[in-house]
Amino acid sequence: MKADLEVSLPAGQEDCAIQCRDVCRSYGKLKVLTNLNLTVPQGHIYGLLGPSGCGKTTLLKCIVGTLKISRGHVTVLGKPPAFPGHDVPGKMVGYMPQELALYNEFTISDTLSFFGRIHGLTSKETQARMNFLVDFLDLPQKHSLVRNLSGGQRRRVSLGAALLQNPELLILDEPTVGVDPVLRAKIWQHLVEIVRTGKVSVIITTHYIEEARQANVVGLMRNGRLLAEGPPDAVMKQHSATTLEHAFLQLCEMSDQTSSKLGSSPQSGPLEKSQSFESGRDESQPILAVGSPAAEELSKCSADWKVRARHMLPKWRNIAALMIKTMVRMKRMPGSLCFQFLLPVIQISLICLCVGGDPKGIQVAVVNNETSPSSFSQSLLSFLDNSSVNQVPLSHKDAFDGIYNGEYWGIIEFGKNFTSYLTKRMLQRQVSREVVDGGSVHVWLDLTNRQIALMLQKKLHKAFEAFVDNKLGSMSYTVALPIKFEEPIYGSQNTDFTTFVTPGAVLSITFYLAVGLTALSFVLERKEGLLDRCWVAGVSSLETMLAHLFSQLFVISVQIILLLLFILLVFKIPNEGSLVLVIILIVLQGVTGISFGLVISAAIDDEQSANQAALGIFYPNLIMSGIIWPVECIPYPLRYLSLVLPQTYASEALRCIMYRGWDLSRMMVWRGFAVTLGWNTFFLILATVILKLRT
Ligand SMILES: Nc1ncnc2c1ncn2[C@@H]1O[C@H](COP(=O)(O)OP(=O)(O)OP(=O)(O)O)[C@@H](O)[C@H]1O
Repeated sequence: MKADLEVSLPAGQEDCAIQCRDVCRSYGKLKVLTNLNLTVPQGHIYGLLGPSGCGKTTLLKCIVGTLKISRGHVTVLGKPPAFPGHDVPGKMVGYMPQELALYNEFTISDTLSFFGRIHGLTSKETQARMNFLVDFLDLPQKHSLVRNLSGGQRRRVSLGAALLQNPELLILDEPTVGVDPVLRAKIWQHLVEIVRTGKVSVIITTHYIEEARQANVVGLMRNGRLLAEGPPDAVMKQHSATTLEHAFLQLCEMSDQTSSKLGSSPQSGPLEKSQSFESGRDESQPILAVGSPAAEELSKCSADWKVRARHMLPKWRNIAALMIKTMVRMKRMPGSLCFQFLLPVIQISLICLCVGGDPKGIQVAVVNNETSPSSFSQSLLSFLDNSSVNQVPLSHKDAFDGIYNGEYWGIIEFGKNFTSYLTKRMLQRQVSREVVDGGSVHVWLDLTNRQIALMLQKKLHKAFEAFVDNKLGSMSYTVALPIKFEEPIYGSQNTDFTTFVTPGAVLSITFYLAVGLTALSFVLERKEGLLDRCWVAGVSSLETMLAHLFSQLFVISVQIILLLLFILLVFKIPNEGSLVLVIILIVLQGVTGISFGLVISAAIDDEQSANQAALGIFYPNLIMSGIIWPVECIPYPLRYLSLVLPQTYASEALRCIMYRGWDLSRMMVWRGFAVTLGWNTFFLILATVILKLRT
């Protein structure tokens, strides 16, 4: 059914729902829209037709403001899109993108409630509209999950979300694809009915050219330009065609002929004049055009600073709607939520269990040429830590054969006169080299594994110290090393490598989980058109970022509580300082991770590249931040780079708080906080700039 509305009257700008003048848009070198003029009169249905790839979706994105035009003017309901204080994007426009843009974990009811909240509808209003739309669009039960719906059903839910708030302007990108003919007719009938009031305008793209005969105006697009614009009957009459499809084919042939006469391809050639259906008109203008609005006219649309400021301030209603959305999604994915909570604990537990501990059960060959059970060698060996060192008594030859075969990590050998020579060393002032040699423990090590070799050296020294203290009594000072390690100033004699690694590991885990979750969720939401859809519904980028930050803070808080419980209570990592400072520093590192995730998602469009970016910086950052090995070991030029990384000073600050009990009055502590805050600010600004540049 075709609406019998008069469309051929020239429309003033105030009568136009949408006006595009000389609009150009390129993706890199690819020119997608070239000097395009289009006019959607108020209270009309405009059918935008054209082959796949001709630029329809790009044009709609420029109209809603999610894409910036390279040149020209666009006005939507009288003002440029995204004009401060103007509700476009916002509730005046109902946008159905091509990608459907629905949250799969939502039910139909969740979906419509979410958009209702963003548009400021009361729950009663949302409910009433929901009931109507479920009935009108023949949707399944309201509590059906979107991910369980068929393609056509999802498309109808997406259309329902666009119709929800009774907008003044409907922008629909292929709403009837995959919809059965009966429902398609019903949708068109509904569109015709709502424009009858004169207040609602619709621009709709469709591949079913013939259904566009029900539109009041059609625009035929090819290679980024409008070939013709006018009422469907007029277009067909002009080309003596019985169908719109034939008319369109003729227009395409004419367009190709003109291009070849001008000696260029249709894609890159000079502008062809668009066809008009009124005699005597300037053919360079489409039928409904009123000429380009003067630049000064558009510049009148500048809002005063108060309106701008109000427009820039985040709306708590939107933030709350987005946070509720995230909570609902979390609730629907309990497995994923548990994984997010438990993963850091699992990671830190693995680090505490597997990194930094002493090797156990190391096989060592013992060649003892003394036989007496009361000899010093037997006594010394009894002080060796048996849980770490497995002593295997062997002959000299078998011991060396074994170590060459990789069976033992070391050989400990005592000469047959060890006891007497050691006694001589203690009692006599001057002893021969033979006595010194015979009174020494001889050790051969396999140094291919440094950690094991170091442990064996340490255990032998300890065993010898214990032997000297216990067996030699007052003579002990004669064989003791002339170096005495007093009680440590900070830390304890038993401080192991795990203690060094843990604070940095906690920060690193918190940072990277936040990076991964933020980058992935934003990249996926953008890919599925959800970010654009929310933006067109009136949610600003700042509101999206804040809502994500607040929701993620909840996740980070639970992660940190579990992490601290495990490292302090289960693994007994000491904390001499303020627990509040410890928590604040870890939270701030989480926020830095979120901000960095935002940078990745602002700069990158697909999840594979986002994953690569996150993984690409993981190892360099971990290795260079002094988390697993001290910064002091890094060669100088690299060390300067290491010091500016987000976790280097922060790890040092956390170690200072936890092991030295320092507070913010110490430079090494406040420096960690300052660098973390600095990175936060930098990443947030960078993400905002990239987002602005890429629109
Ligand atoms: N993000 C992008 N980056 C680069 N090129 C793009 C991008 N989006 C679209 N294009 C290109 O721009 C051209 C127009 O695409 P657009 O999606 O606007 O076409 P369309 O007319 O809506 O097609 P369809 O009817 O198949 O949806 C195509 O050649 C497409 O490859």
